Amino acid sequence: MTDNRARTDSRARTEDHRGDRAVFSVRNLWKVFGPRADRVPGSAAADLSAAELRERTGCTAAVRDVSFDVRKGEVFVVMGLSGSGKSTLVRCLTRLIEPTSGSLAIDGEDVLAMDRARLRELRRRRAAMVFQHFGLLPHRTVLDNVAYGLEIQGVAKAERRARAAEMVAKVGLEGLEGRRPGQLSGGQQQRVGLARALAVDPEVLLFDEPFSALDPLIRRDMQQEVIRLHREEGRTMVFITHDLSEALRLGDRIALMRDGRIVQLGTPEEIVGSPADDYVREFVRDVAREQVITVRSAMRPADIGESETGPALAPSATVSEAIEAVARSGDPAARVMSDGKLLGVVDHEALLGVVAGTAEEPVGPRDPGAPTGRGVAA
Ligand SMILES: Nc1ncnc2c1ncn2[C@@H]1O[C@H](COP(=O)(O)OP(=O)(O)OP(=O)(O)O)[C@@H](O)[C@H]1O
Repeated sequence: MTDNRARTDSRARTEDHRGDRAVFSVRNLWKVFGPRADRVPGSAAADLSAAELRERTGCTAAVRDVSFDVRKGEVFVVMGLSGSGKSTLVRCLTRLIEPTSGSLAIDGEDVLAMDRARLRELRRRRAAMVFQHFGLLPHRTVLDNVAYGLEIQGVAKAERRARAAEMVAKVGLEGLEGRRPGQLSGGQQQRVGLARALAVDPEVLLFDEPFSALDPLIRRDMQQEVIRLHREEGRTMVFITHDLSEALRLGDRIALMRDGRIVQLGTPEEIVGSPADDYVREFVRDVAREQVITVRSAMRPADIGESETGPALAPSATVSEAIEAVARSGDPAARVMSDGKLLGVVDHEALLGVVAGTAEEPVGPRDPGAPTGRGVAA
């Protein structure tokens, strides 16, 4: 529950701050591995299944014709099963892997046209990566590990240590500055990795399955940490995971990948409430819908007399929160309010309909007019 609220708040903040400006703009991006890879995009072979393509050409299309924007201030999750192309896609964003074709821009600047110096700057300052294996330097202290990125940038020692100390405190490692990575738990090491990425104050943080090596409780802790940091800073984040619950907990929007394609791009609510196809439906089958669907989607217009009573909820409140509020107050319905205005009501029937998965109209897009669905740019 606490989790959920944190996520909802984080989203509300994101909506306030992002202004829909794209940080990364990706259009028709392909990454094909194998011989004469550049011949695959746009050819007849491009439509073959992964197995057929491999058989006929010896190539693997890890990313196939993918288009999307990462909006300023959002947590953009790339989710999919192992081998679906998540890591390749995110590595293409800073050309750690060179895309085969397509276009790619950061803040309107063409990433594919960048020279080596500009690329280095992109990776060091503008889009910092936090890896699953934390890549810490074993002989350096926590503080020096965190300061490392600043050291590479040539920041003077006193300044980088001061900034590193600030980041160490920010990720909750105060008091451990003098330890070496080997003297820390996995979760603490991951926090050091996170602090190091934050220290360079990048516009975007890219996370490549950062928590998958951690045990479930520590993983939960780290997810909370990311949510907290995001809430405090509103920094744009791209987060790779193969774990649906992690994606739903963290993501403002989720791109669900399968065989190199984005099969659906939408809010957690859209993905759970209106899966684009049977694959997505199967993927989200076991999700507790009431923890994802908001009252904005479940509400109906108020009848006469309903505007006066019942607990008031924000449109971003989850159905699960509404159930709790209605149970506590004893009213037949909750009111959905925004800026003192009544938007609608959610009654028992609607709330139970969501839980049972029988709600009539699943979920409309959160911002009307925003495109969702198959590989669509946002
Ligand atoms: N250097 C490479 N050469 C050839 N094929 C590759 C290479 N890197 C990745 N692939 C293939 O591209 C596809 C996508 O791989 P990728 O690592 O991006 O998937 P992923 O979704 O991140 O998987 P995981 O969750 O297991 O990390 C896979 O079929 C993989 O085998």
